[in-house]
Parts: sequence; structure tokens; C-alpha cells
Amino acid sequence: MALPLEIKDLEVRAGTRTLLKVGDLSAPAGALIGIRGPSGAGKSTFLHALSGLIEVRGRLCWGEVDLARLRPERRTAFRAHNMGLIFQDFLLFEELSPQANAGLSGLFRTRHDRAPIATRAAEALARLGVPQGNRKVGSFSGGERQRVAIARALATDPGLLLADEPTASLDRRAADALIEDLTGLARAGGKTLIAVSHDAHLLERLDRVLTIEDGKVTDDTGVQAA
Ligand SMILES: Nc1ncnc2c1ncn2[C@@H]1O[C@H](COP(=O)(O)OP(=O)(O)OP(=O)(O)O)[C@@H](O)[C@H]1O
Repeated sequence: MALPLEIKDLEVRAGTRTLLKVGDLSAPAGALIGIRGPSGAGKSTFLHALSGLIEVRGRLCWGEVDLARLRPERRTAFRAHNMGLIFQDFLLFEELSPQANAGLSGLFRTRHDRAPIATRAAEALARLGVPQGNRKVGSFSGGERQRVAIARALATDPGLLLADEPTASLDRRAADALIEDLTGLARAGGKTLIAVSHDAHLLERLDRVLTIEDGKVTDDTGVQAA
């Protein structure tokens, strides 16, 4: 289930240094949001905060759940049940097939939950046109790998999809196909999508684009999803 986002006085620090500060920000469930900004501005830090990977201060609520108040293990559990992450370095297992990679989160679930994850992984791989069979992911192209990463993110049917530069390392054609898939799947499934990207082709397909500079949101444009 997609959840609304509500942020109040969010702060991320590393030692004494403040990496990110966001005063007030909210978005309805099912919004498609882009994040752009110069290198080192704090975009990945924001995505990591939104996914509960790092400690934050203030309020960072997905629905009723304030990630700022949860211990790391509770954040991990929340992430496993609600989020699909499509991160830059893919984190795919080179020696495994696409099916094994996409169904990986099933390993951490009960036997009862495992079967639907495997089924959704297979459906997502087919829908995204990933080559079937036992070929190892290590031999896949960048575009194919990125599709496996998306299928893996979709396998648990999460309400929230968080992506870091999903079209980086793809040529224009592969990037456009991926944008079509990602935004289409998010909209069809009523999922919230938050994507860090410099790709104008992706950003123009989203409801809203935030610009982050020097650890702050300096621009917030676009129509919010109803
Ligand atoms: N754990 C950390 N400890 C100290 N500084 C950090 C830590 N993580 C990130 N930073 C710093 O915070 C700033 C923001 O980093 P971040 O990775 O969020 O930027 P970004 O906007 O995603 O950049 P890029 O587009 O280059 O990926 C950078 O100056 C980075 O060096």
C-alpha cells in the first residue's frame, strides 16, 4: 500500500556536520517525485533517509510510521514490507539467474510469503522483457541488469519505490524504455515513486521535482498527484 509522506524539521548529520535539512515537505500516497541537484548536494542522503537506511532527527513519516523514532531493526522491517529500492550499484548477485535475483527478498520471508514473491518476480521479469532462463546476471547488459533490479524491487509488491539514478549507465533508448516501464508500473500500481535523477526525460514524466542544493530543498515544482 502506498503511504503519504510527511516531513517536518528533518535533519541528517554526520558527526558535527549537517548533511541535509528539510523543514516542511509532504506528498500524497501515489505521488511520483523527482529529486535533482548538483553532485554532493545531499540527494542520496535524502533517499537514504527516506528509506530508513540512516538515522535522522525530526519527523519523517510514511503514513503513521515515523522513521525518525524507529530503531534500526524496526526500520529494516518497515523497509522490507513497504519499499522497493532501485539503487545505483544494483547490488545484484552476479552468479545467480535473474529469477533468483528478483526473488531474493523471499529468502527472508516465511515459506507462506515466499511463493507470491517468486510469482511476482517472474511476472515482473516477463513484463520488463528480461531474458528468461538460467543465464547468470553477471553476463547481462546495463539495461538488462537495471530491469532485474526493478523486478526485484517490485517482487514484494511495495507501496513505495525509491530509485537512485535509475537511467544512469543506460543509452538513450534503453533509458527511455526504462522510464516508460518504471513510471507506468508505479502509476498502474498506485505506488509512490521517488527517483533521484538528472535525466530530463524521466523528470518530465513525474508529478513533482525537488531540487536539492547544499543540503536544502531550494526548489519544488510541478503538480502534486491528487
Ligand atoms: N556518512 C557520511 N559521513 C560524512 N559525510 C557524508 C556521509 N555521507 C555523505 N556525506 C557527504 O554529504 C554530502 C552529500 O552527499 P550525497 O551522497 O547525499 O550527495 P549527492 O547529491 O547524492 O551527490 P552525487 O550526485 O554526487 O551522488 C557530500 O558532501 C558527502 O561527502
